[in-house]
Amino acid sequence: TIEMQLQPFNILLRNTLDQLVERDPTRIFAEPVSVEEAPDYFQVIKHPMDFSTMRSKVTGHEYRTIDEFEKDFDLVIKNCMTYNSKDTVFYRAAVKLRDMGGAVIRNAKRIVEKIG
Ligand SMILES: CC(=O)c1c[nH]c2ccccc12
Repeated sequence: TIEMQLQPFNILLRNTLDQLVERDPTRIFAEPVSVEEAPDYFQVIKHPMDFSTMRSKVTGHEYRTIDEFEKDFDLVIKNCMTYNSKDTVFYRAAVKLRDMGGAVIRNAKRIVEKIG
């Protein structure tokens, strides 16, 4: 059934997400930014995204392609580099995660192409 084919893909996405989460040891990107932490956050950031939301979307089969998954990862990074100024720990963590996470996603794409 189509469900069977989707299952291995979802396991790959979950594993890829686990690798991205490992590269955020201070868990800056683990949960949604709350309005208590940053009262103006939702005036600045129109499409919030975080790793817990991505995990729910994987579980809910909301990613049909790895590009859709990568788009949310890019959103996590872009939001952080938009809201936080360059000289902050948060901004620098986003730059680091972008560079390290990029390799994780490129590898996942190679595997998806292989399974195909
Ligand atoms: C990822 C990110 O931008 C943040 C993660 N935690 C925060 C707390 C206040 C403002 C921003 C953030």
